[in-house]
Amino acid sequence: MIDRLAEQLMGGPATIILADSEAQILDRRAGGRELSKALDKAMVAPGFRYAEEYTGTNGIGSALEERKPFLVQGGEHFRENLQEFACIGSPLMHPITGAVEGVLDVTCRFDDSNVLMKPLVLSAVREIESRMYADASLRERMLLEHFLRVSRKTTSAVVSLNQDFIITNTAASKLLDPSDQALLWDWTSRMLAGREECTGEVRLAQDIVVQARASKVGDGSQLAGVLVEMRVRPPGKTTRPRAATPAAPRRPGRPTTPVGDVLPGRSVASERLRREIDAVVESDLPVLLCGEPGAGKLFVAHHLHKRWAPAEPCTVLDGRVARQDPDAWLERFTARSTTPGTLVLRHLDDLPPELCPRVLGRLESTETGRAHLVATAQARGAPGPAARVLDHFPASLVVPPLRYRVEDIADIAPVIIKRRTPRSPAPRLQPATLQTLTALDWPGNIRELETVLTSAVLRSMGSDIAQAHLPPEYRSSPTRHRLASLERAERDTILQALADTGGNKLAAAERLGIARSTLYRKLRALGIDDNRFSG
Ligand SMILES: Nc1ncnc2c1ncn2[C@@H]1O[C@H](COP(=O)(O)OP(=O)(O)OP(=O)(O)O)[C@@H](O)[C@H]1O
Repeated sequence: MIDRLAEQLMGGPATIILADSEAQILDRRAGGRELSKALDKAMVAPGFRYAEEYTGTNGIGSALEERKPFLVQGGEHFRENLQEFACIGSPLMHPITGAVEGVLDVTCRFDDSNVLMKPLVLSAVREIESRMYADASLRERMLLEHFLRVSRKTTSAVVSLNQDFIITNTAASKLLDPSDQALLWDWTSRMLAGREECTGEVRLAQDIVVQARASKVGDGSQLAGVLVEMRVRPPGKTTRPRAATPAAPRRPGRPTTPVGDVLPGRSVASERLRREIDAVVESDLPVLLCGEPGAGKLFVAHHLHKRWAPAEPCTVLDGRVARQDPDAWLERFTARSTTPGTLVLRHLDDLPPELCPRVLGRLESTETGRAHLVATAQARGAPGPAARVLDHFPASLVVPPLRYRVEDIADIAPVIIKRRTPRSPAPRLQPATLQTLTALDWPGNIRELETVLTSAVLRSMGSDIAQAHLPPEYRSSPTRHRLASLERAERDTILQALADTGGNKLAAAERLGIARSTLYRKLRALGIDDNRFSG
């Protein structure tokens, strides 16, 4: 299309300019030699940015800002060196999502401008947008059609989304923050596994709780995405008890409560953990925190300390280093357990076996007991000397792995980023970056996330963190290299049902509430080798 327009203008007094959604010029075509030289001199050339905030009124930046065609002639340009030109820019809108994808602009010398410039640009933009619609994938069109059908009939907030794009009606756009696309996608992925529809409550980034009904959109053989209808929960109405602790900071980069005073995380798993922590704080019992390496056990231990005795000292003794000098370790343990404050026995499952009976003896002694006691371990573990020590901790909490609560990344990442940039305004994660991070498995849990974000903060040099700032191995688009998370959740649910029924497909289909033929179709679609299973 651009080629054709350039051909029409070839040899004439006008040039055609294509810019991206950030007002950066990508291409400039046609126009005579003299005009090209003048434009080069004025730096109206590929690579230069014409955002209104930097360049003032101009055809490209102002069209983007206003989201409509914008004509700027001669002295109307803010920058003096542009005043010899006339230009008209029109935004190129994605015909499905409504997002501005770029700007098409026609520029000429002010003396050469004429009334035909506007219709020329508008008809070219119309044609480009209709090509964009034709090129939009079947998935996108299915989502759009479904979205239009539903939003015509309801006053609710309606959003149609998949991992790559999102369409909202006005009511939904008022509720949603950019980070909510990843959150909603993840929520629907979990809730819709093995089902066509679900309802539930979702806490959005702006700390608004909505009652949501989600359904899959697709044509049976391929999933296009999901459609979610939302209504703000009326005040005072709740279907799930809220955590007694204050709400976690919801908006990336804009915590509403001081960092560290609350346990960040909007997932159901984190909400459950906060409730369990409330009970432990209340009971005052020695507590064992279990979980995978890097899941955040020590972080939770510090949180417990802040809840119990913030004015007293918190001491961490690591069972892994006890081997170096067992007597000194035991001495510190005895001294700290008999004074007020919190004593955290980290990696207690790694305590040297020979030290276990002595530690147990001290734990059982009546002299200890002044300090609040917390231990961390991967699990209660196999019988052995360390297991007996762990048994001394009657309360236990499991800190869930990050892969079971990836939506928490929207809350945890700002805490980590702020820690890395204490003296400057903390950069935010761009929505696409958040989406990429929430699609990963995180075998190293929050510690791994911390390493990735630390390197991204350095690369971004103060600007918001884009996908390109992530280490290369974390940048890959989830849709290209991995099963979409909805499909992954569906796959896990099906495999679990097959495992529970000893591989019997008929029984698994019954358990999932779907027809056996549907199960066969899903097994094929999800790439599960159905010969492994009987029935
Ligand atoms: N909820 C959280 N918000 C922000 N940072 C966190 C959170 N949880 C953990 N971290 C950070 O992640 C890193 C790993 O957490 P932590 O040391 O608590 O893990 P752990 O489960 O005790 O690990 P390990 O058992 O391997 O020692 C730490 O730097 C910690 O500060």
